[in-house]
Amino acid sequence: METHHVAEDAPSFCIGHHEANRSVFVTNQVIHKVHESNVSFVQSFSSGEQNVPITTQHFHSRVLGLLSSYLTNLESPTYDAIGTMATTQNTRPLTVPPLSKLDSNLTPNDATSQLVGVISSWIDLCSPDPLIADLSRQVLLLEVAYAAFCGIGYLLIPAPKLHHGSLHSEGVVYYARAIQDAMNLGPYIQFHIWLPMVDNPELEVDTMGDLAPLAREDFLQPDDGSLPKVDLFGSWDAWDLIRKTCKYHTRLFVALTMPKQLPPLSVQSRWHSEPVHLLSIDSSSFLKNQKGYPVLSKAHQALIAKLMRLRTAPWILLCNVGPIPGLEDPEEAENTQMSGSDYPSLSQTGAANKKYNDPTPHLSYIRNLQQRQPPRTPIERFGVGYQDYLQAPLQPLTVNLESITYEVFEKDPIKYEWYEKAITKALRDWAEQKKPTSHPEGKVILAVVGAGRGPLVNRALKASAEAGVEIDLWAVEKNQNAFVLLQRHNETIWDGKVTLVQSDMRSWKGPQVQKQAVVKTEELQQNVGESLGIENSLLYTPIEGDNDPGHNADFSDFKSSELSYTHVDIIVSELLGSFADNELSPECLDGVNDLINPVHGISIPASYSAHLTPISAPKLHSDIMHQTVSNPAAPETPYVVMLHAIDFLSSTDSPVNDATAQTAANRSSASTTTTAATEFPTPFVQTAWSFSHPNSNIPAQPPSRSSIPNSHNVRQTRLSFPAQNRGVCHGLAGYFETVLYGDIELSTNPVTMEEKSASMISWFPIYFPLKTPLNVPDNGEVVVTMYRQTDDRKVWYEWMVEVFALERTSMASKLTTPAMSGARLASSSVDSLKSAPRPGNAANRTGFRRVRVGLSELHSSIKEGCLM
Ligand SMILES: C[S@@+](CC[C@H](N)C(=O)[O-])C[C@H]1O[C@@H](n2cnc3c(N)ncnc32)[C@H](O)[C@@H]1O
Repeated sequence: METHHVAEDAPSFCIGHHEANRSVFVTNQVIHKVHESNVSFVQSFSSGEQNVPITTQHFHSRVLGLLSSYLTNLESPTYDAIGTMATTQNTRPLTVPPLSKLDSNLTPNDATSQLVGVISSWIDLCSPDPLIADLSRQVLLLEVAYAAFCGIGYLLIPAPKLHHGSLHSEGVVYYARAIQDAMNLGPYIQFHIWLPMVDNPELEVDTMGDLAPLAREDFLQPDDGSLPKVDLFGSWDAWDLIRKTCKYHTRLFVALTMPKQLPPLSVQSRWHSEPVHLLSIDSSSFLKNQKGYPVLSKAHQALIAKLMRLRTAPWILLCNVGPIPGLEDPEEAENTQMSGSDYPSLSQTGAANKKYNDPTPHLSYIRNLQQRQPPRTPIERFGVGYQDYLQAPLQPLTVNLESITYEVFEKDPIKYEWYEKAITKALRDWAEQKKPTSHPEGKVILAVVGAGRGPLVNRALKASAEAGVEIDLWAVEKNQNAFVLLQRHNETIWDGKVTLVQSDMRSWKGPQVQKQAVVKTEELQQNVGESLGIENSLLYTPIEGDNDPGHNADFSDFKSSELSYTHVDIIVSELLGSFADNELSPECLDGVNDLINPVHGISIPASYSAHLTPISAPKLHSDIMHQTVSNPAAPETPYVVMLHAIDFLSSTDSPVNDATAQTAANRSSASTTTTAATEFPTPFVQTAWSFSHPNSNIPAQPPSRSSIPNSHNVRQTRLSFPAQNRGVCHGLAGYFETVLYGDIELSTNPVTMEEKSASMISWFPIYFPLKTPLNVPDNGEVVVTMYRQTDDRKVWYEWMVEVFALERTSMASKLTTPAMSGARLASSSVDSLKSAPRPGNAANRTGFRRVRVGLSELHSSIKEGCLM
């Protein structure tokens, strides 16, 4: 495979060539010519006079002849006395003899591994006639076995035939069963099911020599006269059945055909979540620009751009775009060629047309498209290699993080900026509102709790300078290794201005100030009638090694009685996980709650919330299934993962049959692009729960206990998600939002992240898997029940998913599609939260009855719970 020069960090394209009527054998020389032509791989083709294997026209004729003489001597199938046609008489097998020399042109050579073999398209594995289905299965297995013997690495298998008279999709299961057998026969082959994006019966035409029309009438159902319709998710449905039958096999992929008219974005986004490893584009899918050059529409370009950014970008297969120069006619090889970068822009086209005679304009266009791919964004660059890669969440409370982990956080271009803004604003407000402080000299006491290597300490110092408000800065960190760096920074960067405390924040007793001064300040405070809330009873003598109060806090100068504890005015922390509270921010901040100035004290962040939505994530499901073999807890573990090849099952956009979306999605490259043409549907993400700090509702510690019980941090939620289109729920995607201060917020929620904290990279989403995926019907409803649980020693999550179908009753015809009414709500604002659909809403609507069609088990991450 070769790659071509592309803009730095832009995805590179691997392009192949498929010619239905190629008339040469694929040899080493042919492969060489192909590479000279800027093409990365070619395909063998199985039909046509001299085409390259897997099998030849001779084989095809032999099978047809065999079938024909067999059928001539066969009695019409009949029902037996019990009323079945599945009898020995009716299903007497016809055996295809092994391949002979004339049946295949494929010979193993050095070129074989670079070929993509194509299985005969004239077979019909889905035929309702068991004779045809079995004959097709035998042909498939003979071809796969020979391809495997020759060392072919990739096979393309024509799509299952979905329409047989009035029967629709009935035989896909036979097809799936045969693929399973084939995969066992070719253990080193990657199998690609060559599928259209939608099920369009008009495009499923039989050609001369196909086995499908030879199915015996007796096995077909009488035509009911109804016209078959386009089913937007019909092709995906067939794929879902095939890959499920093959147990999400890691060698089973999709080869997707891009039609001239792209389907709605909801269908495109579904395919984007599937393992599309080949993208075939027929010459008929190209438009012509004003100068007659083949080009793709904006919508096609947008879809290609998205697919090319997947962890495994698909290869592009150009179909029927004319021969490769020199391949069919060696003299053509001398013709002038244009490289991808020479491909003309619209304005250059006229001149170029005269100057060049481009023998491969489609290929040149695709190479040009490759050149025009935008470079990867900072997030994409940061996430290279992490897309759809499952990671166990961090446990910074129980495990000391490594320096490299902090270094990764610190690369975030947004998070620290936003914290600095929030601290600056809070300090300015404090000064403007003339709020009294907890410090004897009127400084604002600010503590960074969980300071790590100190980036928020830096920002707090900058914010103080920016706001012109003096602070007394404390930094608390329990990681003894990170603490060494804090000490070093205090000496070399912070000029000893920070008082460092090496302690778990939950056992920290608070900042200390000189008592002498306290008295003065108390007097000062009395003038404005405010209390500092300093308790003299908390006077403290520091124990050596207990903490590091910084070099300008030299206790030897004071008697212990001269220092006294005071409150923190602003407590700054960053203890958030991908699902907000999963790294135990609530429990840690509860531990410092009493240290916060009870009148004016604030916490940055002020609050945070967990958000979720059901998703289809076949790759993640497959990975977890394979991990389960060695780790039974794998399907009950929440994972941190940069979600990419996923599809949101519940979205806030229009239904798939929205004609406007479809028109916009198929604009030619000459038209202006619209959001609808390039963006996938917006997910419907809902809020599970929230936490805020300081928390005035923490129960008092019972005298019999050494710590407060944690039951106030338990949460539960039950959320209903309307699902517009059928699909499979593999699990839940989780996000968070946090209000740092005022209107300064961070978000990983895909609905609000652009507006609140675009380009933030510190957090990937969280994924809660389902052990067994659940099928969701069209206009269905997914209901999620989730808990945050605790036993006072650890915290874990429990989740369960139910799927409902909405069944029409007699009243229903007068009503609109029920699921859509809820789907238009956004999730971020409090207002939308109040009006978000509650479970049962759709069911309660007159005219519809909710029928439960799927139920997951109750999953629990207790074994992987976070220790408090
Ligand atoms: C996610 S890191 C953030 C570090 C740093 N503030 C930053 O933004 O880069 C959380 C830090 O909090 C510390 N931490 C977690 N729980 C703590 C606790 N109970 N007491 C003190 N430090 C804690 C961890 O060791 C870690 O350094």
